[in-house]
Amino acid sequence: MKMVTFGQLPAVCITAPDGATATIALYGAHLASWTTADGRERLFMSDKSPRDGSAAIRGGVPVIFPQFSTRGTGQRHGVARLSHWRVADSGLDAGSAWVELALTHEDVPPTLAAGWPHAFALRLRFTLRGDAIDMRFNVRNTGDAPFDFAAALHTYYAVEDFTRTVVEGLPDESPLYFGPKLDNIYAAPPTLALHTGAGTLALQQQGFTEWVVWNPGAEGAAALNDMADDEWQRFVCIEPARVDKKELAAGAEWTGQHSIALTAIP
Ligand SMILES: O=P(O)(O)OC[C@H]1O[C@@H](O)[C@H](O)[C@@H](O)[C@@H]1O
Repeated sequence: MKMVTFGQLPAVCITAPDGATATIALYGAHLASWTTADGRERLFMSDKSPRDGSAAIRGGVPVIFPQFSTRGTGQRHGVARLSHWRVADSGLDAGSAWVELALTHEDVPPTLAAGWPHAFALRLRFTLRGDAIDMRFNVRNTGDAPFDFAAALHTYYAVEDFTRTVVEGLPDESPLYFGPKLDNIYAAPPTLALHTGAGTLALQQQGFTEWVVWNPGAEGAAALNDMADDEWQRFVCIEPARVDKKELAAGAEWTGQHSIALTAIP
């Protein structure tokens, strides 16, 4: 593991034995880049994304916790993507490289923490193994009362050819092609296939309950000040999610896993 920067933000970079890399900004424990062994970037990052901690990063994998979108009275998509995490541990062996980041309620800026005043500990471990990356997200209730939370790993996939990008495996909508604005929530089959024009990715989740599929379309992108007008055709978001808040008892923990594996190159 080495310390690098993402814009003005401190970040860590891990490199797997096969040459695959992952760069994670400590701000948000935000996976900003994942390159497979062939050197190809697999995630989208907006050219206009903030990279200074003034606002959430637009692209990569924002960590959504403890609220999904505006489904609640708290911070939109939660506080985890707006807080500075710490590196807890890292490792390297013959087949994989990993790093784990941590955040507790004490790390959350007070103005954000006020909206959701609960004691928690988050751990997010990124593991590179072959042409795959695993994300293991663990939430622990460290307080003495139950709380409700939602979570998602809001993955922005880079796509080579937007009109030919297709997702297979979603209930009632398989195959799913992209075009106008899309913002759908699906009950989660554990595995999907995403064809991006630059390969096929197998997306897997465990512990979450839904897949959220989002692309803002031309009008939506024009309304976002951290996305260039034409960038909507460069990505699709497919997010393992626990959209509705569910209870976590005092002392209990929950784990959600997301794995992305490159299964075919054109
Ligand atoms: O602009 P934000 O806060 O990063 O959210 C982006 C999108 O995130 C998706 O997860 C939501 O389903 C969309 O409704 C939302 O627009």
